[in-house]
Amino acid sequence: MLELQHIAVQKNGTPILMQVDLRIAAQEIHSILGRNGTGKTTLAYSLMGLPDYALNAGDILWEGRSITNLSVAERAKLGITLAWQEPARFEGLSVAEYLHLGQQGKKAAFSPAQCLDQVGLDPTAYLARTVDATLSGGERKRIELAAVLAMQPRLAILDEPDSGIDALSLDFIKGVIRTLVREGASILLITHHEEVAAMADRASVLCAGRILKTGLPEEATRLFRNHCQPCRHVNEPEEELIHYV
Ligand SMILES: Nc1ncnc2c1ncn2[C@@H]1O[C@H](COP(=O)(O)OP(=O)(O)OP(=O)(O)O)[C@@H](O)[C@H]1O
Repeated sequence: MLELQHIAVQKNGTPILMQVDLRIAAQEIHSILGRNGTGKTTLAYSLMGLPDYALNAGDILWEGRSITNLSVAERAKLGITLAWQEPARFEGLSVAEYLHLGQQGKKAAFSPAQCLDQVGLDPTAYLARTVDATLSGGERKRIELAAVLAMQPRLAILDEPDSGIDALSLDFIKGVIRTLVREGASILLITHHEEVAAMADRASVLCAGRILKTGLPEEATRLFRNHCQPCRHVNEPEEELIHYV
């Protein structure tokens, strides 16, 4: 479905991602583990095609065809969706309007009310609310995830969908991820929660913009726990780990 071939991204001349190779199959959940500043969000933005995150090298293939030069809108048309950290761009819309936005021209599987239900927000209380600062951080995160569900993506890039979400509500996040997969989506899941990462079919560990390992989630988590978390040289991968993949 998706293949990253040796991609590299630089910012102000500094390499942020280096020789990243990644394959995500149809309906696969692939989680990305990495300490702060390893390049996870950069990977997400490059994949979505944000203009400031163009590749310096490598290629992104979607169903075997290069999408490296496609715009965000063109990638969105293919079914690639990014859950933005903050739905700031939609300030002022009602939650109902915001959830409808991604459904235009589509035969949607879930209504906006059903999407809110799935993230644990009561539609009668939230559909008429405005997307603005009166929503709490956790509510905004959930509404963002509801918007991803409403869009029926083929690839959902979820950048820390669980940040700022309390432990009880994590079940809603996990439920939405399962629903997305059941409806046919593949998921790139960036998370710091081991419990959420464990849902993945495969996981990759990122350090200083390189993939140290891709494997089963328990293998990747073990490497992350044993080598990355205690590492004193944050974002300086040990030479032997670089060849661990
Ligand atoms: N526009 C930019 N200019 C310069 N450096 C940048 C820019 N964007 C990102 N970086 C740097 O690239 C590195 C990777 O950033 P990124 O946001 O991708 O990390 P991350 O793994 O998502 O981190 P976190 O877990 O903290 O969200 C960081 O060192 C960051 O400071």
